Amino acid sequence: MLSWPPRSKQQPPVLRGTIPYVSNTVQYMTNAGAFLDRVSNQLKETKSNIIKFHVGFTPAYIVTGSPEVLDVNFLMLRMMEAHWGVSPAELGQVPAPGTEHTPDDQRYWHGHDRLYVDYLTNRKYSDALAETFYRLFSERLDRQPVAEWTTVNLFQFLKATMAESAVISLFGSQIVDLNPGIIEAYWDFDAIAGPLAWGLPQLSAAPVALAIEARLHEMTRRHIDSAWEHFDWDGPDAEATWDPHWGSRLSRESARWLRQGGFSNHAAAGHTLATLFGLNGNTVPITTWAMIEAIKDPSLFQALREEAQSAYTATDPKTGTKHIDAQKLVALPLMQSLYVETMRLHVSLNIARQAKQPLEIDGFRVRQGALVQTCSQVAHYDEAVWAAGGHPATEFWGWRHVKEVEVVDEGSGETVTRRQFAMKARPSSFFSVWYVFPRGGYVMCPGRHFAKQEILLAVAVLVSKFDMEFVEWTNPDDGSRSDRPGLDDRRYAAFLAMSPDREMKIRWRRNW
Ligand code: HEM
Repeated sequence: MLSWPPRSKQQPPVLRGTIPYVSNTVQYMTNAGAFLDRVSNQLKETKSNIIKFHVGFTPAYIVTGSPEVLDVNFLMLRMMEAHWGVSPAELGQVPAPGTEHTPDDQRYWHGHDRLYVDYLTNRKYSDALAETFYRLFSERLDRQPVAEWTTVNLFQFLKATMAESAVISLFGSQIVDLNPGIIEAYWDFDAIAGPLAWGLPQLSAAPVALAIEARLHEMTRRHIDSAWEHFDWDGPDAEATWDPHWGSRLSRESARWLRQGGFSNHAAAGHTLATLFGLNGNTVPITTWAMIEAIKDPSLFQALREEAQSAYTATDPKTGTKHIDAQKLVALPLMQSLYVETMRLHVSLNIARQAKQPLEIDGFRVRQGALVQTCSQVAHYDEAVWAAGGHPATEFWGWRHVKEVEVVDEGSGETVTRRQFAMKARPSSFFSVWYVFPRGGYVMCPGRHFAKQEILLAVAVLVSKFDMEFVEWTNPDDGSRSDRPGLDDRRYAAFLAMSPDREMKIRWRRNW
């Protein structure tokens, strides 16, 4: 943990590298997984909570803890330049009325934060998004034949169907109708989005990466232009929870906010592009890993099915549609345990902040302007914290966060054993590591309520509708048989949830 009273130490342990300034920067950019392994090992070796390295010539630190004097805006400003495509003129424009006295580096967030709080985190809108997602995803599953075994590539299937359902829920159906191939274009972008945000020379110079980003940006621009042209702001959909042009209220209000703030349609399209990354980059790989674990373990699959079925409420007699109570679902013990356990093992985030003033962390001096990061991977694999019931922290165990408790049954008055969700430890860093900042707002992921519903709704409907059997692991590039199971794709390490690096081929049969 951090200790704030100054100690005599001046410089923390430095991450070893063969060529000063070069080796660590290059590995950080090109192989963050291996980089993080070295960081973890050296933190353990030196028994330190902080380690220093350089990104180019900028000093950077990885810490464990929660300093409160770090600038949260710098990452978003970098995103605005790298992904939104905001021009220098837009970055230097006049503040909106009422925000004239806001410090320069903070004024873009006036109003922007509120959009997320009001239209994404807010229960009414996160529930609306989840409901639309569930309907669209179920419709896509219903295109699979009933009572017939077929073979599918699990990750490929979920990348296509979950992403399309989530994109239409958040941005409307027009974005997909206007842009054939947008979902594939998104996944191409997903693979390079993290490194591109850092704008490091090797990658930003790579024409392929830039072309991938430009293609997706063109598509989101087509959507923004069309929605502005066709949407009736005085019509009944202006405050609707969903419409085909903008989709959700969040997307509509973001467009309005950006236009009122003087941002171009190009920048607004970049904002959509960045949000697509937040929307799909974590939820789809996490759902895939959860399903991989369930398919590998038929007893877990069956237990999840039983829990999921308890959340189904009614069947529409006319359409046969089964309704599910999403709030009940996300509170079920095994479902929650599966969710936490999957996130614990596969989310790898380095949350980065910039020191606004000289800092003292764990007795070491950190200069103003340095990058300070904390990585979820180190915290989430800590044996002392997470190991339980003979299951080491490195292993998936679906029941890790479930305990059996004895309660008196209200009906019979008898003592019965019930399952209860009990987190093995505090998951410090799934949705953010550092919570409250000087600007007074939360920087915790505003999509977290929707994300949990989306992931668990997807798992619930999959285990309820289908019987599934593992066939084989394959190499995603050519479909050939893999000689090993899927592992975390370390190209995503430090940026978001890590995808499986192998495809799981399964047989499945839809039952309803
Ligand atoms: C398992 C799923 C998800 C995980 C692990 C996750 C993680 C995170 C984290 C760690 C941050 C904060 C980064 C920081 O502090 O600098 C963040 C921010 C954000 N996330 Fe998520 N997220 C998930 C799903 C979603 C979903 C479904 C959405 C829906 C649109 C979303 C939208 C956003 C947005 C808009 C931000 C930026 C917030 C800001 O500007 O303050 N996320 N996410």
